[in-house]
Amino acid sequence: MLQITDLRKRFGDKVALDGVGFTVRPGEMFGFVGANGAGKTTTMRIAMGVLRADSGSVTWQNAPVGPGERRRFGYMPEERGLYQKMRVAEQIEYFGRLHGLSQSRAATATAELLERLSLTERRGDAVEALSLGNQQRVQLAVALVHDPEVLILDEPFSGLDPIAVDALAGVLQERRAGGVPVVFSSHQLDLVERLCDAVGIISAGRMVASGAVAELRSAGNNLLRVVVRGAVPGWADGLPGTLTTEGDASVLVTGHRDDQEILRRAVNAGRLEHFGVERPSLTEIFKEATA
Ligand SMILES: Nc1ncnc2c1ncn2[C@@H]1O[C@H](COP(=O)(O)OP(=O)(O)OP(=O)(O)O)[C@@H](O)[C@H]1O
Repeated sequence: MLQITDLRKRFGDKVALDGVGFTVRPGEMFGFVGANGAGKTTTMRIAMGVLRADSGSVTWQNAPVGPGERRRFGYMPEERGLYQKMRVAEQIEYFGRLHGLSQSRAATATAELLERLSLTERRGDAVEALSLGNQQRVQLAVALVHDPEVLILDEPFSGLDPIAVDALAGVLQERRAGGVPVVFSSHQLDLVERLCDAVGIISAGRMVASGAVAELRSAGNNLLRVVVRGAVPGWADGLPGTLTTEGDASVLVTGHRDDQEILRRAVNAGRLEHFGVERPSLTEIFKEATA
């Protein structure tokens, strides 16, 4: 189990982390979410030894994580770390060798990853000639080439098209199925909800919620969702919640208790298409936890 406990970190007067902790079990995919500047990258850098915490600990299999353990971790840093002029296959092999693989194992692992990530045809191209999405695939291959015991990925999905998202997600799911704990940060909450077993929500350097996605959803306040087509303008004036427009439908999502009044108003406003209580989405839980 990867265990991060009570991390604290200041940069001058700025408190970046104020007691951050979470655990990720083997075979668990953990989504680390939070607003810009909340402390995700700082936490991951500390876990990978790129930064030192002022206090707190990072353990793997109950032992403190040091340089030896980190060599067996796979890491995708926020700043990305590829040599732009180096060719794709050469680069992945190089990082494999850095992590202690023999030349032949590095070559075999590289060929497999190139195939798996649909990069075989680009194997001889310089990284700088690749699109952002393909560079990100190479970055993932670099993080995976030594068959890591733990994966820590800083925004691996940012800027990717849906096909590339699926390709990366598929590879991460395979590693998870092989018993690897996977931690990744993301602002794409729908993706986190879809992929992750557990999430941690960080706000201003503190964990404000964490746990299994299903548990967080069932612990949250249920919301009433009302969809009215062709609704007269202003039909929901004065009602709490959020009102959005989807095509010609007006959608109200509210935690308001007086559902009879809302029902009356919705029926009078237009064609009532949906009226039901739903569990909050991860986005709604996030908004509430970080408000
Ligand atoms: N080297 C540094 N020097 C000074 N302040 C820093 C440094 N690194 C991070 N910080 C500050 O620490 C806080 C946490 O930053 P961090 O990069 O960890 O956030 P984040 O959650 O990863 O944000 P984002 O979603 O924007 O990537 C921010 O206020 C940031 O400005």
